[in-house]
Amino acid sequence: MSTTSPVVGVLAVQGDVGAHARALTAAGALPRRVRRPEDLAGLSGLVLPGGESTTMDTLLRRYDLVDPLRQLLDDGTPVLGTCAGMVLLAERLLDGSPGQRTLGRLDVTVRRNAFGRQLDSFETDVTVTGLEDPFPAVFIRAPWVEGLGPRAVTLATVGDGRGGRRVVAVQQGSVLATSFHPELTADHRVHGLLVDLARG
Ligand SMILES: NC(=O)CC[C@H](N)C(=O)O
Repeated sequence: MSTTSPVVGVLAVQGDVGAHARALTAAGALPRRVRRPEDLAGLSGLVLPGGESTTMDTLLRRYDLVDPLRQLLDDGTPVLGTCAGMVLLAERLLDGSPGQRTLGRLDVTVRRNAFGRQLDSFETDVTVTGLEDPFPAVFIRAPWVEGLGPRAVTLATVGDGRGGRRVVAVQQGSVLATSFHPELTADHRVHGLLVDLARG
């Protein structure tokens, strides 16, 4: 494992960019804001932040980022998608807006805004595979993973308020995705998982 700081991008078309950049710095990376395809050159990892996945879909197309992002994922560059970023990664989407598209590189079925009105936003401790202690997870109009294909594995689940449990963090090779916002707490261990992957 290298001891130098890997350069990790934060997709900066919309959403929580500054908080992710701070979390990446705290986790030992050098963050770089990504707005144009050329900003992706030489990245060791990338964060797709939360925000509004329909708006992000529109902006990615406007900025010609869809194919370069798919290429980066196909090349095996480590990526962390959070909340709307998880939606963007999904191969299959439920409750998307009409015409909404995704990058389609994570073998999961994601349901947008899945927790429902009464649970629009909440915070709870979740046990995440690979982290020793529970992680304080902030959910904001969050999606959940409704189904996983054989290439994806579950990293964390939470109760859905109706007696069931729902998948809220997954991994597929070097791709990580969380329903929650790990950048909104002072705990940077989820970003640390990405930075570890980015170090190779
Ligand atoms: N906090 C978020 O990223 C919300 C995601 C949003 N509900 C969407 O589907 O895009």
